[in-house]
Amino acid sequence: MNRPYLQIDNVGMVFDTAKGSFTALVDVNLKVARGEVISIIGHSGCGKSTLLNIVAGLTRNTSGVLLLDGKEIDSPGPDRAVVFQNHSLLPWLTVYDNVKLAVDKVLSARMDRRQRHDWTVHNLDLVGMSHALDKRPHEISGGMKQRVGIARALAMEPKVLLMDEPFGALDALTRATLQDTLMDIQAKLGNTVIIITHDVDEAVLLSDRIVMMTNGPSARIGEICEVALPRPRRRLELTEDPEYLRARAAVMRFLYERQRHPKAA
Ligand SMILES: Nc1ncnc2c1ncn2[C@@H]1O[C@H](COP(=O)(O)OP(=O)(O)OP(=O)(O)O)[C@@H](O)[C@H]1O
Repeated sequence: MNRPYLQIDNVGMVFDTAKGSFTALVDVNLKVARGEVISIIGHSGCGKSTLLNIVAGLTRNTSGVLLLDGKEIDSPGPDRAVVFQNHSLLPWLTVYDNVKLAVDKVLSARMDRRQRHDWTVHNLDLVGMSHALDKRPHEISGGMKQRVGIARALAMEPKVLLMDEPFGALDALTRATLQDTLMDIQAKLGNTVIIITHDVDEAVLLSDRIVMMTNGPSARIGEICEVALPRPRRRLELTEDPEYLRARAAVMRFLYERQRHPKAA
């Protein structure tokens, strides 16, 4: 890899709790190239969200350094947009205004009113939501709300798109459609994406590399699985692809043999 776009160097996280200090993460090292799609997988409570929040600048790591495009990460910024499992749309604003608000905040210096309007609609179009500009969040489905959340994140033109189980609350069919939408957009725009998932198939389908975390406390990166599948990837064609099956088995073995969850033991 040439100079990594995102570099996570010896990152650790110790929380102060009422019962004393709790070490969530130790020695996390990862280099992410521009345009790479990385998923993070691991058992519940291992520290996936903590790591993502550290990259987002929402949680301050207690040791180590993070660099994005050569600049240290020490606070949240529009260069790192986050999409959460449960949409975080403002209920009193329309679909259009939810995205426009972010566009106005981040791009006012660069775009005039007309351009910001066009950019808002363009990003909603990318996720297939330009037909519902005037709807409010309670009037659209869960999958549509996630689409709007993704449009809002993309519209900020982040250097890294951070996704914390973005499809976790959706039914299987909606989830599959959104995975396809994400892959199409990523192919078009070349986004750098870090996505947390509990779903092995989702991880293999979407990722260039799957980062597998050991169980907490003191979680670290256990293994990294490369997924050498050409893109575009079509889910039906992959079900019997040897590389797909190899990557899937590697992740399953890590999760259910080497890192069998303590509660399941
Ligand atoms: N603010 C905090 N204070 C104390 N402990 C915390 C804090 N945030 C997270 N933790 C602890 O750190 C560990 C990792 O939590 P985290 O939410 O990152 O795990 P996760 O892998 O994302 O879990 P899940 O898959 O269930 O969402 C957990 O033991 C959690 O209780």
